[in-house]
Amino acid sequence: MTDTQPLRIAIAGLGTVGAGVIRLLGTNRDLIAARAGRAIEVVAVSARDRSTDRGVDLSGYAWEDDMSALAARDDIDVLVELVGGSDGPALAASRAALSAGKGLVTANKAMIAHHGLQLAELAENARVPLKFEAAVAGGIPVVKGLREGTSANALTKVYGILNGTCNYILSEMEETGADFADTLAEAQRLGYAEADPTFDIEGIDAAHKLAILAAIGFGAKVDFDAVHISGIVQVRAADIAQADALGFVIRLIAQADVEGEGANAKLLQRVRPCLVAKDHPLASVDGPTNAVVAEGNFSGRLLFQGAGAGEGPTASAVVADLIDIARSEVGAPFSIPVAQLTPLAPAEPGNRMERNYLRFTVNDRPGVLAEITAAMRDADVSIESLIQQGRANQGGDVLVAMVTHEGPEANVRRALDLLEGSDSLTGEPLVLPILPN
Ligand SMILES: NC(=O)c1ccc[n+]([C@@H]2O[C@H](COP(=O)([O-])OP(=O)(O)OC[C@H]3O[C@@H](n4cnc5c(N)ncnc54)[C@H](O)[C@@H]3O)[C@@H](O)[C@H]2O)c1
Ligand SMILES: N[C@@H](CCO)C(=O)O
Ligand code: NA
Repeated sequence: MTDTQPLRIAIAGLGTVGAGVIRLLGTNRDLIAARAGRAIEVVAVSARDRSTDRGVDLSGYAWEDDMSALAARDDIDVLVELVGGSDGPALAASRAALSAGKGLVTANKAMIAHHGLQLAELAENARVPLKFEAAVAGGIPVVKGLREGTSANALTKVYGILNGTCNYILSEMEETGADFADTLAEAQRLGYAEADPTFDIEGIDAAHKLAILAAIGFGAKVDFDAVHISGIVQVRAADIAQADALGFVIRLIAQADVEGEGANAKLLQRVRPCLVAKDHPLASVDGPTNAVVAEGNFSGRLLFQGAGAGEGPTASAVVADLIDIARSEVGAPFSIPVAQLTPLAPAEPGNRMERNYLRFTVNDRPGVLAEITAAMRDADVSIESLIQQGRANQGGDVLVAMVTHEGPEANVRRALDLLEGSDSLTGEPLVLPILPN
């Protein structure tokens, strides 16, 4: 293959992203060919149902029912996998492509988080490209940013907003006061949510992306199982209102950093809703927007921000990967060859110092507040401020919210353990850390 021949691709999966890639390749055909140094041509496609109207003309492409057969076709150079799912046909087709000496471009963070190291090894051994820019923060070039832009730095931390659906839900609830279920349905209608939206709202999708970013940022082996995950399902409109009164917004934050050095270095990866001060750069990230903060020892703090989901932005990232391949600009998928990535042990979160927001729903009767504050005292948790929401009805539930001074995370857990089973509490307490500025 010389560089004047087109880069021939096959697309598996013709949903939001797959159809978007076909539309983008058509609309920007000439500028893509100029930048890639050659044309990028779709040769063949595959999806579940051939007859679905996707608003794009497929008549010029061969159709394959079997995605693995598509992946191994003699007349393609690269498989573009846009099906989704960590295992199943997406993984089989991806392995088939790499084993047949084809490049692979994918938007599938679940697959890369679980099987990325194995796929990268296959790609490295076959000396073919494997690229996944669209898998992390959709259209934002953050994989490229960390692989190439900050490659001269030792990173100290990477954190940000990595799930558009959760960010849309939280900022929309903040804006409109609408309830969770209606807002989730709208996110699904707009094409932001995963096929199974529990992956979004339970923080799993953000954890997939964080595990990939942490591997690239810290030269570590991808370790999805070590991510501590909590989602946004327990966040109520009342928490958003309390946070607002205290000067914060609530965002689902994914964070990774390394503690210790050399052989003692450990990686802490967490996804959880946090209170973010209104003057923090992440507080103004609304709707399906994603943002990633990376701190390098020479670059200082960098902020990457943009659309993390949706047809156009995600297709933009997929095609940028294809342009890199057409230009022969490839390297190790995780920046460092798999054999040289460090297997960093997971760090325990308990010793970290944090300020926290705590919310309790309690019976409205004498002594309840004293019981809660006694548990705080006994666990050595210092309270900075406390709000009790006015009683709506005599004898009903009331909401008690407080913000703690900075202290060990484990102490807050201990306070909650002391309150476990108390008949003063009418629901599970919620603990949300406050993101440092
Ligand atoms: N939608 C987004 O905003 C977005 C953003 C970033 C990454 N992604 C990722 O991109 C990938 C595709 O997402 P999408 O939103 O386009 O999904 P989608 O559900 O809209 O499309 C999936 C496509 O795969 C096909 N497919 C699914 N299962 C199949 C099977 N068993 N056999 C054959 N075909 C099958 C479907 O027919 C459909 O054409 C996923 O990995 C997703 O996580 C999506
Ligand atoms: N479901 C994902 C799509 C982009 O990966 C999100 O909401 O961010
Ligand atoms: Na990206």
